[in-house]
Amino acid sequence: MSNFAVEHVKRVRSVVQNRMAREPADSGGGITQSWIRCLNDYQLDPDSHDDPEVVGRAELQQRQDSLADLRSVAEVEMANLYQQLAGSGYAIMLTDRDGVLLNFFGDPSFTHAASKTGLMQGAIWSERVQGTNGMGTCLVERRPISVHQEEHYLSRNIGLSCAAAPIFNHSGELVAVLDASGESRLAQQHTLALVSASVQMIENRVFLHQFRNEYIVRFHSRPEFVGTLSEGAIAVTVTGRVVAATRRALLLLGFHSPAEIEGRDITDLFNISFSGLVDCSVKKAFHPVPIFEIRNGARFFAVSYAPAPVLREARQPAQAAAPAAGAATALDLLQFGDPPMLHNVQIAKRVVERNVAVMLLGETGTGKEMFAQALHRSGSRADKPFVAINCASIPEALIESELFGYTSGAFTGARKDGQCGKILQANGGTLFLDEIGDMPVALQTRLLRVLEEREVLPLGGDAPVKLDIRLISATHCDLQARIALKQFREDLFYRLHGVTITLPPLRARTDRQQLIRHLAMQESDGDGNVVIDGPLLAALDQHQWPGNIRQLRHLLRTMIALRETDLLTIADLPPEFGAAAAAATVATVATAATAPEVDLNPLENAERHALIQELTRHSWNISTLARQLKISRNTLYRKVQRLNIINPDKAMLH
Ligand SMILES: Nc1ncnc2c1ncn2[C@@H]1O[C@H](COP(=O)(O)OP(=O)(O)OP(=O)(O)O)[C@@H](O)[C@H]1O
Repeated sequence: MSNFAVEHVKRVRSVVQNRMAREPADSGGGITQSWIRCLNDYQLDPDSHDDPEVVGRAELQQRQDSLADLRSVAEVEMANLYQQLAGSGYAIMLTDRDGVLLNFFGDPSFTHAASKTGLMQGAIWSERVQGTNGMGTCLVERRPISVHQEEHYLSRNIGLSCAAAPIFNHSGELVAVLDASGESRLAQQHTLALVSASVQMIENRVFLHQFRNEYIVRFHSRPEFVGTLSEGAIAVTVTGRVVAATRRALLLLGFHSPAEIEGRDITDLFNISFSGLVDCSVKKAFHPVPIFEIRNGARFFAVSYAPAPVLREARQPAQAAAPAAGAATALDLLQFGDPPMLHNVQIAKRVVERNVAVMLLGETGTGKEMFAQALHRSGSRADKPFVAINCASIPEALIESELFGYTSGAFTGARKDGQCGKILQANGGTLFLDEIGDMPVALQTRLLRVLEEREVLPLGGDAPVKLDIRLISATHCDLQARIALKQFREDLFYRLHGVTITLPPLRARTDRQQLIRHLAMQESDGDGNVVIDGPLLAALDQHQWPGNIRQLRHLLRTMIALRETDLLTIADLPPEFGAAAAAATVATVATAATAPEVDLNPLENAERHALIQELTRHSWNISTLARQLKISRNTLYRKVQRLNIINPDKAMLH
């Protein structure tokens, strides 16, 4: 036995024998109790050199199969975690509830040493077999725990540092453990936080997958946190009865066990009917709506997502409109596991070959045009034209000729040989009408006629041309509100809304980190050498992204172009990013007309509200508004600062 091992064994025995004597240098408590269990209950020899216990191949397979759903979600997160810890010699592992190691994701520098210790698939890492260790002790303690080097019970494990966190299912049962182990001598707090965040992500995603056939209500006390790791999620039947809730949901609502919430009606929890919440969510394009919790009156912001019927049908063997193999790729590349995006892609795949008008909704930069292009490229029209027209950017007087074209001499100034309109340019292919909400009403009437008759008559022409187009339109404005104001034709609205797909804002996407890596890869021309380190990834992940994916892409492009080495870190962020991040958070709150971040009295709040409205009306031009209000620019600036008003555009990094 080496001196190290002799010392270790002595220490274990002495600590256990004098229970209350010196505590070992453990970081989170629980280590002494674990040593006591190992020596007294399991009667383990701290210097045991028995071979690690490993289950047979058939048993491993059966254990893996029984956690198939969880493992498929966990594998993505394990890969993420591994990348976050890359280079620090860690392996990422998943065990089942008995401590059997199901998945192993190893750093090459560590894999060999790891297998000698027994860190390999099939090995049993319960406390009873391996003594005090991250995975086994976590299973007993049912909480995140780190076990650092000499805190291990068996002397053969004292080279290891482990950080492990338990994974619970929605019924509160501990079903697995996620662990990062390595031979690092560094403290484990940071690793433990990363492992715990990954577990939270796994639990949330398993929940969303498991209850994909129910409505999901996602909520938080702050609107910008809906869709993030810290949100609560409740699965609800179509009649508004709670089927299950995440751990975070229980915590946010002050329940202690799933049984306290399951079976309740949503109206027992919040001051809104379920159908009311569903309607509001759709109307507000899935922006969180303010609601109050019944028991304590706490305010939350919530969104309700409808179940994904397509996913249900996708499991049927013969699919009517299965997209071609290559077709799936363009759409599939738009998402990396975010449930609403996955749902969107599934819907899109279903209509690829069907001539159904598609309406894309979503904030600016969420990828509406990209989605339209992917849809086009995925079908049999892929080699035909994709013609995009932005109805907001063409002068009103030109839209008609742009869209419908004209014949020679149709009007003064017309080109001699006439012009083929965009609609006809798209013939055989796809026409993408962006910002359709900005189309003048007269033209809407003409467009409607074209869509109904499926033929176009260019200006000045006498023979209509037969039309065969796939129509995709997009808008970020509330078309229902425009209909109410008679600014949008209701019949056209229904023509365009064959299928409506709502693209989530980037801040609500749960696959942000994968998307960030994907964009970084694209922006470095597929050069896999560019790596984003953990802290930078976390900073980008937590940013509010008012400009959505467009803003993210531009930021990465800049950072990659200016990089000094291939490892991108926080230091590569442009200086304005920090300020912008803070501003964006406040701006989101401000523009949502929710409470400002500073303490204001009701009068000041009213002044703030009025000022935001005026500033928006004047496109945030301080000089113009100051003139209008007959006060100096300085006075206006001071007001803006005192009332904590932030121009949302200033938070964007275009
Ligand atoms: N899923 C995605 N994967 C990779 N890049 C994306 C994705 N979605 C959008 N982008 C990128 O984000 C940027 C903005 O996308 P796009 O123009 O499609 O957004 P949009 O919603 O149509 O914006 P707007 O409403 O302002 O017209 C583009 O650079 C696009 O490449």
